[in-house]
Amino acid sequence: MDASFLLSGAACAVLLALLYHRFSRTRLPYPPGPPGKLLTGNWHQLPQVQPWLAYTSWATQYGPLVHMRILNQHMLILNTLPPVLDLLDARSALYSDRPFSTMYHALVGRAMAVFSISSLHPRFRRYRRLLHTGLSPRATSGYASLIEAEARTLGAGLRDRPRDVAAHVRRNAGAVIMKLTYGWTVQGDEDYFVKLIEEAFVVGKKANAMGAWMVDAVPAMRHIPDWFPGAYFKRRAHEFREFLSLTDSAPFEWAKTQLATEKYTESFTSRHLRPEDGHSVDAEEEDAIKWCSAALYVGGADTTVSALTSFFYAMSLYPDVQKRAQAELDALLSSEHRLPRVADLPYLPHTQAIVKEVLRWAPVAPLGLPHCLTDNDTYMDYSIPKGTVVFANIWAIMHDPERYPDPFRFDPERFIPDPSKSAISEQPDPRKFAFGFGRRICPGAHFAETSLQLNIATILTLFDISKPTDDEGREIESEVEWSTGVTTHILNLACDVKLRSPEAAALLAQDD
Ligand code: HEM
Repeated sequence: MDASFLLSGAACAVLLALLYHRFSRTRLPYPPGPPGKLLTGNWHQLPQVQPWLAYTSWATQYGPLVHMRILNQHMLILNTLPPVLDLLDARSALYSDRPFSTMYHALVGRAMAVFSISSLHPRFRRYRRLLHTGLSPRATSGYASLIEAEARTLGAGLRDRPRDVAAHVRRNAGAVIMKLTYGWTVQGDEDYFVKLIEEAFVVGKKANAMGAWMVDAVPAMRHIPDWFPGAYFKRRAHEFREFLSLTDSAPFEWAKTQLATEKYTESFTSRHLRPEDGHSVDAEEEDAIKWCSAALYVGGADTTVSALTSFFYAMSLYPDVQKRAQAELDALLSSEHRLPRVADLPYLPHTQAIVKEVLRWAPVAPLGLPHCLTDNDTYMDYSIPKGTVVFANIWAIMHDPERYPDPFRFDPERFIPDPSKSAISEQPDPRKFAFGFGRRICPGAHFAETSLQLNIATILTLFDISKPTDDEGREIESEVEWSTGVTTHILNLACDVKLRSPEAAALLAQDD
């Protein structure tokens, strides 16, 4: 058997699947979408760069539901809020699975990972329980001092190397998550575990890249022996599997060793391995804790980096917004000569509104994560078959001018309650959409919000952020570029960050 034989086998399998779909008696049509090719469907039309923008513009042609077919895989994009709420929230029992990839789940062994586990698997509920307990508002309040200490370190970094904003933000996100998850203190920019996990991120992306592996289109190929010509994917799968299982285990084993020495820092891992109710943790529970711990860095690091980077950019564009938030911070803190604390956050409505507006203006995960149907469904006289991969276009929802007038303007005031207006005219809270939907909704939302608010409050207490200037002090206008991926980032952030005053410098110096 050689590679060309495998390819023809693959093409036959796709064709058979297509014929089955075409001639099976589907009572209702699929939702509208761009016309595709016979064999490959809409493969050639999949937008490669910032797909959320293309999907938003397709909505004007095809409506709020856009259907596509990639080989034999149905895909549905939900471009407006009503179908997202009707399907992903209201029918979440049906819409909370994840797409299955033979390469990633079966061959690389990631079927039990939190992000990819099937919603029908008994472990799914266990994971959700562990994550909710470990990241709940109560648990988050237990991490207040960790978030505050890392915000001060971020401030000191910005003071010492103000040009390296992106590096400081990345360091902060990694350090907070590693401490929260394992009690591990990140050491410098070349931290061993952070590097290992970042590499795992890259490997995971390769292994799970949609359409990259023929075995995903023809699952039977998984049974061909490793030594067969064309079975390169199987050898890669072994390498990926080994590396990813090492990266899951290494920091977890370190945390367990610390726990045994009794000299450990409280963390998500330690709290679950030593539960409050004193029950003994069996091997099955320990394995679930390990998978949940491994998910926190994946879920929490890149997302926080994206939001904080967008915050710096927004502040450089909107100095008035910055001044209003600083006035509020000064009124609360300057008489006490201190930096903000987590306990202050409820008294900082402008900081809270900035976080909401960052999540709306520059959605961190513009298409969220793919959901998948566990059974056939019908909606608005359309058929949505079992196994369809469904994306909510969060970017389109956040930029819908009907809900958010002047959507491209960064305007946190839209979330400051106005007593002169009725509650009906209020703009919806973007936190309801930024963190996903249904049974898969982000379990780290509360922690993320707390850490973002505290970081932003600390930064605005200490610094003024403005557009970068040239040697003669003239502002430089620059176009930002956004990355394409599950999370999106500004790739070329440029801004000036300056200490606001000698008092601000003194606040940081207290810790030096
Ligand atoms: C601004 C910050 C964040 C944003 C915007 C965000 C957004 C999201 C989104 C859109 C999803 C997919 C939900 C769905 O499938 O419908 C998700 C899932 C998830 N997030 Fe977050 N997230 C953030 C921070 C965090 C943090 C700090 C953590 C952990 C400490 C975390 C852990 C997770 C986990 C474990 C999942 C997977 C849930 C599952 O598949 O069942 N996230 N997040």
